[in-house]
Amino acid sequence: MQKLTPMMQQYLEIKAEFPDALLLYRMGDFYELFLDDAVKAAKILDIALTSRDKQAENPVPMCGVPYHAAENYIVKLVDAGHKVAVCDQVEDPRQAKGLVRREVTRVITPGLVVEQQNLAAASPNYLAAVAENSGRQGLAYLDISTGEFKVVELDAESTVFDEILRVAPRELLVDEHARPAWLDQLQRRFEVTVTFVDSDAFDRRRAEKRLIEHFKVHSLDGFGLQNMKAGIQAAGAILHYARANRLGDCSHVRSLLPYHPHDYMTLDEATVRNLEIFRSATFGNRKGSLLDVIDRTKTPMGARKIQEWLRFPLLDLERILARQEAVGELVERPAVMARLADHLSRIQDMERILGRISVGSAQPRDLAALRKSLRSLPEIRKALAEHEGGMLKEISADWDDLSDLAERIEKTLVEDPPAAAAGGYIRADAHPELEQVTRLSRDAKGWMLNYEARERERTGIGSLKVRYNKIFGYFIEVSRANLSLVPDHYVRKQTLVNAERFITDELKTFESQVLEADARRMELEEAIFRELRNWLAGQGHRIQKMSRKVAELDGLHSLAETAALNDYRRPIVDHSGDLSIRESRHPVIEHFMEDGSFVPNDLELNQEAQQVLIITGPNMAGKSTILRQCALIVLLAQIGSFVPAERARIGIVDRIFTRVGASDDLARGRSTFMVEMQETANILRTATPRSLVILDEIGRGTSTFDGMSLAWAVAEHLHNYQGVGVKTLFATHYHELTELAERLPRVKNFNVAVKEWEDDILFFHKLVPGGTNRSYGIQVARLAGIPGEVIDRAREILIQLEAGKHGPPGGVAEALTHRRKVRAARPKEAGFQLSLFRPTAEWIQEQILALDLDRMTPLAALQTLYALKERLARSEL
Ligand SMILES: Nc1ncnc2c1ncn2[C@@H]1O[C@H](COP(=O)(O)OP(=O)(O)OP(=O)(O)O)[C@@H](O)[C@H]1O
Repeated sequence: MQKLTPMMQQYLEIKAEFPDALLLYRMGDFYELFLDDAVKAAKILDIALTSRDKQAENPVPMCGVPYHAAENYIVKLVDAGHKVAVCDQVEDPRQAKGLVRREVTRVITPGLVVEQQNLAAASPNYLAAVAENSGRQGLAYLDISTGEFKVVELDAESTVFDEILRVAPRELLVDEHARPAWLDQLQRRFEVTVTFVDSDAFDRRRAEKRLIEHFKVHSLDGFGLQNMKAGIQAAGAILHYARANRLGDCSHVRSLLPYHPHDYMTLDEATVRNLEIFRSATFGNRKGSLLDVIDRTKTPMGARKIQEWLRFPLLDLERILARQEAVGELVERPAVMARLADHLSRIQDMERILGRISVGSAQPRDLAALRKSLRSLPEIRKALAEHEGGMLKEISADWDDLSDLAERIEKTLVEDPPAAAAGGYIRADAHPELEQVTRLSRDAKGWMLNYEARERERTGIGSLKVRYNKIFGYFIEVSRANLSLVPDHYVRKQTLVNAERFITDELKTFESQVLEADARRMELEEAIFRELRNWLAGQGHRIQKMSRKVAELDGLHSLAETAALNDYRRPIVDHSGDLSIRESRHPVIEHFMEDGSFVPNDLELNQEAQQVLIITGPNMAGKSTILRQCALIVLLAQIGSFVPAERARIGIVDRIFTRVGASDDLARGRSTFMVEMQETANILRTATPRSLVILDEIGRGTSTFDGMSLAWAVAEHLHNYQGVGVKTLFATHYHELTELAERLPRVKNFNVAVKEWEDDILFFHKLVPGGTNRSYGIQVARLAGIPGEVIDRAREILIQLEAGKHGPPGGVAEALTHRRKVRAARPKEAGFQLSLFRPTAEWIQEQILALDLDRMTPLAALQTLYALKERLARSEL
């Protein structure tokens, strides 16, 4: 320690307090990092790693970033999963005796960011914590950027795991002495920073006390937190962590909202993924997802609200109807909708600006954005005045224009403020002294021009310039050619290649006046700004209330706009166990198709007669589409949205389960079939009679007979489930499953219609009653571009297999004989398989007349007509 400079000693002392953070240490205009921190940061930030005291035996690695651009670098470090502690100079270096005092002023962790650059505007940024108490699992989560703070208690580890996946926090706090068994699995599922926290932070009594103090209440009962011991522990740990990381008093965190898992539809991770609610498998991002279709919000608050609604679909009929009603009112008033759209789109992220105001990091531009947003509030109030009832009325009740806030910002801040470091963001007339010093600064320019003109005239040097830079302050620059004309009282300061720089006494006197005025101006501006920010923080509850109203309104508006643009209808939602949809479309796929070319379908499910639908049909017919479309419509209905259907009646569903497609999960050590079976097991264990189960081709990950037997048993189980059964849509290529309809009363067969023609198949995408017994896999493979010889060979093998199955049992020899017989029977010129007979012209005309062109996509209709016409021409030959 002896050899260390006082500065390094100070650094190490501060660093010791934050061993797990990268410490940014302010020195002059830079934040410096030293030692290991420097090595790590230089790599992440791609900046030069240098060293301090290069001559020393062990030079100290260091790197630095300019303080005015620090936020951008902090974003990168936090995004790389690091905690960053910012250590500032807390006294004026000019007044410091000896070493400047420094302190950590804020710590930024992935779950505790409030700066805009770190946050995805449309998503929440949660810091979560889990705790356990007498078998109960508590999960609390806080979005410090908005002040949203929630808590839930669950009774099993597996459900807390699912709830964490639903909430998708950016950072999770875990008691360092109570590491949950599922932690590794969780980290493999999604990107979350896990932070181990001292057990003391989770101590129940201290956690309760901390919450009581923070909310300034006598007890937590008023929040409805009675008996939520584990939940209180988790919430208390979050507050502890926020405080330990110097997040100020967080006055915008005003309440802790408990909820019950049974208040919302359960959506497990597989279902969220399979239904492509937030991201599509095709694009790997939001494009092509349900969210992308229905999120027409204009503000970041609204965008987060829609996401929340999708993550937590409702089970409460009244709340669903309230949202529906508001959506309906807006749909009926397009003019109001247009006005709202206009005013909403001028509103910026008030909620997060308030977050930054409350933790003291809001900048002048934040307040200017707030002012701009506030100007829309009276306009929105006027647009809403036309609404009589429901949620819109609720939103407009006790509406606050916040005009006193707008006015005060207006009077204080210039219209378009520059970045804070530059100064000049406070209106000069906001304060008498400021006006005075600003005039002095402003006059400096005039003085300089004046002085320049005077000196040019006096010296006869026409190109003489008066300039300013940070190192020398004000100086006179004279080009080399004119040096002979420079008067004696000019003092030489610097020699350049083509010029020399001088100062004069007059210039220096002027400079010190200007600098003083500038320093005073900055000081005054900062003080006035801080006062405004603190005053706004004191009005935080009002800003927060209005932000939340705007978020709800924007969410409802978005649903209404989606409904109006895409021709959605209001579904009847009730407590019946029925699901009846007419002329329904897939909300996402219809967007990727030409207008009107998506074929609508009807679907009926109920508890009494038609509970398990076995849906067969060729590949590519549209089975998966119907399944997902049905689930998405239920989901939309339960967030209060209108739905893509002519008519719909939807009995509230408590969970949607899906088992769709085949994907393996090698990273997590699970094969395709294992994933399939685990997801199926989850359904069979946790479905209730009020659930909706979507099964797309289960059993296909293993051998045919094993798969078929499993599929059969699963369908039977769901039909007989708890004596009443579960509503299930089951798409399969195991045609044998259609026999179930003969054995079980509430199983019905449906298929997606196609027409076969010659060797081709035409898709109608229409769901019709009855089963099928063919998959047309080989034809679809040909459409997909499998080479002709492989297709021919596949056909031969198919015949061989069919012969083996239906003809004489046994070996290859018999099968080959059978194939030869089939080949011999085939007319030479005809197509294969489907063309064993030669159709007459009458037969073809009959086919054309039988076509229901209205119900076909234009492409399918054209293809069919074209094929028939060809055929007709040939048969007439
Ligand atoms: N109702 C419809 N209207 C128009 N096109 C549709 C319709 N349904 C499906 N399609 C089109 O058909 C394609 C295939 O649909 P889907 O994947 O649902 O078929 P599938 O029967 O499940 O096939 P497979 O058995 O091969 O999985 C879709 O990508 C879509 O382009």
